[in-house]
Amino acid sequence: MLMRVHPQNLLTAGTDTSALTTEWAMAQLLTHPEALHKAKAEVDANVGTSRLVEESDLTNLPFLQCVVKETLRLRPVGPVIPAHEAMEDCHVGGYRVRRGTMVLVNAWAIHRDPEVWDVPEEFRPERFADLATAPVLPFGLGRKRCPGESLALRLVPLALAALLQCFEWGVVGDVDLEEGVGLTMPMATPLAAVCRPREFVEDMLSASARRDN
Ligand code: HEM
Repeated sequence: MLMRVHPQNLLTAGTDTSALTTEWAMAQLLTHPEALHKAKAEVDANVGTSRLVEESDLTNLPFLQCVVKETLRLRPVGPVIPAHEAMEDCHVGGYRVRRGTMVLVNAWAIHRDPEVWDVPEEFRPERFADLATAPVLPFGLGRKRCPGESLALRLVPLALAALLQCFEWGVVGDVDLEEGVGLTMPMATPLAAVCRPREFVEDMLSASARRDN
């Protein structure tokens, strides 16, 4: 496959989206202590504290992956998939779409459809535990689907796992989960959290510095 994508496009399309999804995931966890505790316990049990979490650990962190999927459902950073043009006459969901029509897909609304999701407004990572496929499209669909999807589905859980593994987290005051406005959907009030490195982190960093010297 020939890919002609400008490196700058990859950077802009890949950085904000992944960083905002990680921020939303942390905000959701910090407002759902039981999920935070469960995700952290999973990282501790499967990775431990003698080394930093790695990409190969992700398969052993199913709950953490559910946290990311539920974050992408509830807080898709591309709430409205960028406009596409119908290349030919077609029918979508019973509607006739003429060639040349500009099509916008409201992923945000699809992800909260009460006919599909039980209590759609609630953050419940467990709902993804038994779902092989789910009617979500945080990365779009079809030919124009996000080419960075599989990278993002490694990057975001790995960053999240490292944040949970290495730090104790807390919040000052309330976390505002209001959605802001932007090309990619930010938090209206950026997440303000406090973190303290866990004891093992210093030992791990000095051991790794010794190895490098
Ligand atoms: C959580 C992270 C991410 C989300 C939610 C996301 C979501 C999306 C969405 C919804 C689209 C539009 C798809 C469409 O038009 O149908 C898109 C396009 C795109 N994404 Fe991502 N993305 C993410 C991460 C990344 C990463 C890590 C990269 C690359 C390093 C990337 C590169 C791109 C590019 C180049 C396009 C434009 C493709 C085109 O116009 O043909 N994305 N992304």
